[in-house]
Formats: sequence, C-alpha cells, structure tokens
Amino acid sequence: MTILDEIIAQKRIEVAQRQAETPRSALEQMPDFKRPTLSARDAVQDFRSTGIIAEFKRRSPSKGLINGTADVATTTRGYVQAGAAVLSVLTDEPFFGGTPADLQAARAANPGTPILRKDFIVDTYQLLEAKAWGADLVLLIAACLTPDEVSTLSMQAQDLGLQVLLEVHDEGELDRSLTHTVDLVGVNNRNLKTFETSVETSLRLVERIPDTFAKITESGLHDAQTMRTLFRAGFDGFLIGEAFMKTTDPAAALATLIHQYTLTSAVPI
Ligand SMILES: O=P(O)(O)OC[C@@H](O)[C@@H](O)c1c[nH]c2ccccc12
Repeated sequence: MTILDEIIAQKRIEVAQRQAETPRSALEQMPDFKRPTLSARDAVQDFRSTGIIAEFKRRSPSKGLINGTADVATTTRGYVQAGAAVLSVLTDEPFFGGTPADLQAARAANPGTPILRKDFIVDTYQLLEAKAWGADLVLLIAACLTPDEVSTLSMQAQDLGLQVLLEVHDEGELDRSLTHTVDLVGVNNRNLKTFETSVETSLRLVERIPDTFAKITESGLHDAQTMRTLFRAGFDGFLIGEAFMKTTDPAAALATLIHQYTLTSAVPI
C-alpha cells in the first residue's frame, strides 16, 4: 500500500465521521457558504502577479515536522503582504497537521486573496466544507480519482462557485483526467510514491496542457532561477510551501524569493 492509498483510505473514514457530525444543511447555513468567491486563475494570470501560491503547511509525510510554531493568520497575512497571488492552506490533519480552523483563520485574515483548500478530496461533501470554511478553490488529485470522479467533482465545485486545480504527475494522468470544468492544471514535481522531486516533470508536461487552463508547477521549488526557467517554459504559477515554512519567518523567506525572482527577470534572455 502506498502512502497515497493510506491517506485516501483514512480520508474516506474521516469524511464519513464528519458527515455524521455536521450534516450538509448545517454547512450550507454557515456564513461563508454564500459569499462570492475570488478567482485564483485571474490572480495568477494577471501580468502584475508574482504567480506564487504560498502554502501554509506544518508537516508532511515526506519531511515530518516542518514548522510547529507558525501562526496561520500572521503567516498568511505576511505572505500576502510579501506578494503571494494565492494562498494554499492544508486542512488534512493526520498527515499534514492542518485543520479546518486554519483555513477559516486564513480566510478571516485575508479577505481579498483567493485561498486553496489543500486536501485529498474524494467526496462532494468536502466541496461543501471547502465553501463553508472560506475556500475559493479546491485541489483534485488525478492519482486519487477516476476520470469520472474528476469530472463530477469539478462540475459540482463549479456549481458552488469554487475553482478547481487539477493535479497531475505524468502524461497518462493528464490525458485521462483533463476536462473543461477544471480551471488550473498543476504539475506535481513530487512523485507521491517515492517523494522525490524533479522539475523535469513540469518541463516535460507543460506543452501538453492547453492554453485554456492556468498552468501551475508544484513542489520542491526554492530558487528564483528555476522559477524563471519554468516561467519561460509556460507556467503561470508556482505552488511553494516547504521552502518558506521551514524558516522561522516564512513571509520573509517569500519576500526574499520574490526579490531574487524580480532581479533574475531583469536579466536579458
Ligand atoms: O512544500 P513544497 O515542496 O513547496 O510543495 C508544496 C505543494 O506542492 C505540496 O504541499 C503538495 C502538492 N500536492 C499536494 C497534495 C497534497 C498535499 C500536499 C501537496
């Protein structure tokens, strides 16, 4: 059994428990459920945008504890002030140490910035949660879902006003799962079976992604030069967590990276 199988098995149990505790109708009555959502796609594609999706992540199965002390409101507010285009907040507790309260706190602290609910979505119920907790977009991972599930969940997300980031790791997943009801396509540089990251995965897959989708490169990113290469290859956005969260001041680490990125972009090609 791979770690991903383990996470998904656990997730199905968790969703059943949550649903028993909080019925759908209760989620629909939460104040944020009816709010208009923000477009992450526009935020990363705006020509003035850094394209950075800055992630709040306490721990991960590959790295163990990354940051045990950062406060979610302070960190995400700092990310936005430093120039993040979009925020990503983990809500998976068993493997990533995130909580629904983290997403809600990030929402309250950042009313004008799109927020991704970062979790393993296997059921419509989680889309309702995402909306009720204040998310603007959700992640769907091709490796965990059938193409039919991707299609159904992305349509349901759209009906709720949530955008969808579809995550793929290889050509097969991309060709099989891509559907017009997703808004952004993310290439995960991390192999979820071995945890190794390689930006070659992004460079290889980018030309297979049609221009109708925003293109995001995910994981293992930490230097401006690599970002520049990925931008030139066609990516609109960069999902980055660990490089910031492993420092004592994640927002300052983001500010430094943006500074370096801006410098390298001034260099003639
Ligand atoms: O921390 P990194 O290496 O910068 O990666 C961020 C993000 O891409 C990573 O957290 C991630 C990508 N896909 C996921 C799916 C579930 C949980 C986490 C992830």
